[in-house]
Amino acid sequence: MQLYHHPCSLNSQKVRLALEEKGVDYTSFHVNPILGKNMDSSFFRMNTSAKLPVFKNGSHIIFDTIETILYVLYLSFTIEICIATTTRIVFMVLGNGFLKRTKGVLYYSDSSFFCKIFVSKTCVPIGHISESDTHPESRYIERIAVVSVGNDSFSNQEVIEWMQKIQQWNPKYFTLLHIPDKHRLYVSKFIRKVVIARMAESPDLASAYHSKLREAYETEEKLKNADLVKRSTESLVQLLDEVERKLNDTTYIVGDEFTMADATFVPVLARLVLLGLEDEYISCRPNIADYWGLVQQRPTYKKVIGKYFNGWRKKKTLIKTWGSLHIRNLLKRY
Ligand SMILES: N[C@@H](CCC(=O)N[C@@H](CS)C(=O)NCC(=O)O)C(=O)O
Repeated sequence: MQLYHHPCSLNSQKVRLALEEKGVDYTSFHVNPILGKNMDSSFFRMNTSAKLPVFKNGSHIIFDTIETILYVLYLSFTIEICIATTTRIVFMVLGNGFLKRTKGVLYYSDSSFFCKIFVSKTCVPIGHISESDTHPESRYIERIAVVSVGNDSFSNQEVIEWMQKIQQWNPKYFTLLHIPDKHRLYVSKFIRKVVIARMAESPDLASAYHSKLREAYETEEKLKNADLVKRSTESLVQLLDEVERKLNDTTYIVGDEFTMADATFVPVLARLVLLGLEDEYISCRPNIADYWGLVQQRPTYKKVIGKYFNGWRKKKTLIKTWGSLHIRNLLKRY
């Protein structure tokens, strides 16, 4: 499985948090949208919206953030395995883990356990494995049955409703509005040049590249529309207030366990901090402020976001991207 993403992309952070929380193994490919790497024809041909993230499992490609997270939930579930040894039958109920198929052989793994499960069929839908899927030649696996689908089971409607509610807030205009005009216009101009250069290289993709050019001009126009910008801020405030009220009764958004609703929400808070808006939006909401302190302790947060944006690392990440952008611009390497 491959994930095309970037640490700066808020939607990428959501999907990566989900993958890391669920311990799903994947190959990571960085595609830096600030350098216009999402316009490279190799990526653009697969995804003409050029948006991140893109999740690929064989021929199955998912472009939508929520759909990807639901798919991640589908991949992680609890299985019950009965292993027969020569002396005794060991009965195990394994926690959230991950099933991976390689050439018809199914592997189960989580951080503490790894085993090979032989299956007879070439394609057993993950989540629907039954005893009959055990390979007759398997000497070790006596019985395999799916016990449940994840801890915060993907049928948990409340989690899904929160994910959708959080996803409704589009960070694009809000973020651009908080970047100084000079920097924003510099990046925007650079991206337009990248699109034109890629269009010349791949004329068969010209109409899709044209759409991206149009989108870039429209974005600049929309940023002049005070009403749109105001609405984006209002919907953020509404979302934060709603989460603040919810956290009166629970540690995390849905109950006392970290769920995919949290994986969707944490990057929103990280974005506010990155933009230097912590006091205005987080610190003034006591429940969210505590929650923010708590989620930053999670190893998955540190891996996906903290590693790039905590303290001095934020400067390092931004200088690296900004430096590459300047060099490419100076050398006219679009
Ligand atoms: N359809 C995607 C949209 C994701 C999205 O807007 N991604 C942003 C980054 S967070 C992006 O890639 N922007 C680059 C561009 O529009 O060219 C979803 O809802 O999951």
